[in-house]
Amino acid sequence: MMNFTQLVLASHNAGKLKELQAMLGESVHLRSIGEFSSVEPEETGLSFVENAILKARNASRISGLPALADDSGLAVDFLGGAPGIYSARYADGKGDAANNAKLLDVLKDVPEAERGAQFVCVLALVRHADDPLPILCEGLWHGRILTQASGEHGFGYDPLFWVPERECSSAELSPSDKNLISHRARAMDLLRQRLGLK
Ligand SMILES: O=c1nc[nH]c2c1ncn2[C@H]1C[C@H](O)[C@@H](COP(=O)(O)OP(=O)(O)OP(=O)(O)O)O1
Ligand SMILES: [Mg+2]
Repeated sequence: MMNFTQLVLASHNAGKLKELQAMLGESVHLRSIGEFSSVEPEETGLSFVENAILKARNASRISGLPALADDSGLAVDFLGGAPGIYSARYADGKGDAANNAKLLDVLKDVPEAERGAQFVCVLALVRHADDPLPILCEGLWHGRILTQASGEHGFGYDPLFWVPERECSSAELSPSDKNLISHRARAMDLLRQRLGLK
């Protein structure tokens, strides 16, 4: 079985690094790609899988280490799955607050019953930059889009995401609770199984 004590995380998102490191525990040290380069690769894929593989290969090439990438986003039913892979770029790169404001505005007349959404996370692990067999794991988290932001934890769209099983927004969950039930937690669970880490 593969044994990774050091992995580079192909992400410039500090929220992801924190969550993924907490899920992996101390046996694996996740190093940020930011230690090696500040240049972000263009996410040219049309799916989470393609973008996750592209980011993992790029990070492995730059660092010389095995690389883990997380491509994730929010798929809103009423919008046919948008913003999806474009979640980070929804408001043209103006950041989380602008993305959230745009989503609230687009959905402002949509009734509660039609506000279903899922967070999606695809993790891709490559042993080296040209690895022909990346490990891919997917996690989904079903919820609803709120009509106003609520909560201070997490990052991205967390303040807008209602978690039915906890009756609060995902930004109102403690970080450790979010890490038990999120899309990222589900994908990481599968990855840990694949790597024989549990
Ligand atoms: O748990 C989450 N809670 C709230 N929002 C989330 C979550 N997970 C993904 N998201 C949002 C943030 C961003 O708008 C997009 C990910 O975009 P995505 O390209 O995968 O990540 P990113 O550009 O922030 O960092 P990077 O590509 O360097 O890993 O979905
Ligand atoms: Mg990105």
